[in-house]
Amino acid sequence: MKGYACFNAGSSSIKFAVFVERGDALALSSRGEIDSGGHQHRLLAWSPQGELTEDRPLEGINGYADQLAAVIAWVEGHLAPARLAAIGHRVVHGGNAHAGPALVTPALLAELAALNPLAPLHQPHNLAAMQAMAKLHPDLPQVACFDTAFHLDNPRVSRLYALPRALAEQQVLRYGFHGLSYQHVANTLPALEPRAGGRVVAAHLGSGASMCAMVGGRSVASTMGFSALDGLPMATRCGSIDPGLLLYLLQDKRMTPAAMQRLLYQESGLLGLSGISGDMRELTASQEPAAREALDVFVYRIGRELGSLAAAAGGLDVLVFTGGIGEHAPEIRARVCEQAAWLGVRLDPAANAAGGPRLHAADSAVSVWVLPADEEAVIAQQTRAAADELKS
Ligand SMILES: Nc1ncnc2c1ncn2[C@@H]1O[C@H](COP(=O)(O)OP(=O)(O)O)[C@@H](O)[C@H]1O
Ligand SMILES: CC(=O)OP(=O)(O)O
Ligand SMILES: [Mg+2]
Repeated sequence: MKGYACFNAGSSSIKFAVFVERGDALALSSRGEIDSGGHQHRLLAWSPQGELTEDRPLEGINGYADQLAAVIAWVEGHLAPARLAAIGHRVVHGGNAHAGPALVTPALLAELAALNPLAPLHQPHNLAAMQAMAKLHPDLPQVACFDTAFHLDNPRVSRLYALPRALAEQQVLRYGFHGLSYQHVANTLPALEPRAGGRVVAAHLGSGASMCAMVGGRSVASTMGFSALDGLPMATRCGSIDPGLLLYLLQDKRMTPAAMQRLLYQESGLLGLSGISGDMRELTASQEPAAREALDVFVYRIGRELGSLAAAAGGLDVLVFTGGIGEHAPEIRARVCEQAAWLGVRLDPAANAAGGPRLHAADSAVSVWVLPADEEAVIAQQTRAAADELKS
């Protein structure tokens, strides 16, 4: 039986999953993550039914390479009776060259490393996982599955910045991210929602947060741009800000580029606004005025972007929430929907409190759903397809 290991290194977590081939289909065998909150790293794993099967403190973890080694050891110990056929990785930035998954080669690794500065919280980790697996299993195919691929055929007007044309020719364009998550929404929504092929806005609200407008199941616009800093405020990232502000910080405040990178990627967003935490669980539990204000800004920005994306899609038929916050924070969903009443959104409060998946009231003009994010399922599908193509 063929097994596929999937790695998803995000900004705040390493998630992983093992899928096995059952006839033509791929079945989840287990999924897990390294939880780095609290004082100690823990390795958590769940069965396909969602039962916790492992919750082990990890001793002596010093940095990302050690976390990765623990995940790899766990996956290798839990594959049987399946045999590893290929390994799939989420790669946040694929640049302009990759509209679909790609086999990992030394040349691809070099090409992707050149994009590290565009996604400093993600890309180096994604590449480290590929390099570690290549050392352990030099003969196994590895497949890079790109967040950017889903958005690559966005209309050109949506991709262009109003900068001198020469910069666009040097790949300074909007890319958009969280594409594996949006692909999963596009794959699963049609089974639930008759208007899935219409004008859909999906909000992936996790540590990194973005929104995507789709028409006919394809991305037409998204809130992230050249980098994963743009758009919504996130756990620790600022989201959209005035570029004039960056000039002011550089010139008048004499901020160094390294300090600015730290400010924008690691010290801003919900953490910067609240001064307490970037974690939504802590903020929704807090009565501190700064925590409440951080949530106010988060909800307000989602509402503004929803209007903008509905404009890009020509209207709104369906709104989807996904990602850690989208799935588990009913207060945020309710506030976003309240603010979107002008678009015809009406939430069913009981359904929202119960976690959906259908959230809209009977008289809502817009259908509203909550769907579990499953980037790993898309990685597994893309990895099997790319590995099969290699053999044929
Ligand atoms: N029960 C919950 N209530 C509110 N927020 C939650 C809950 N569970 C998880 N979250 C939030 O989800 C976010 C992490 O989302 P996730 O999609 O797992 O992150 P990543 O971007 O690292 O993949 C954190 O802000 C976390 O606080
Ligand atoms: C692109 C991005 O922000 O990813 P994540 O949400 O996993 O940090
Ligand atoms: Mg994520």
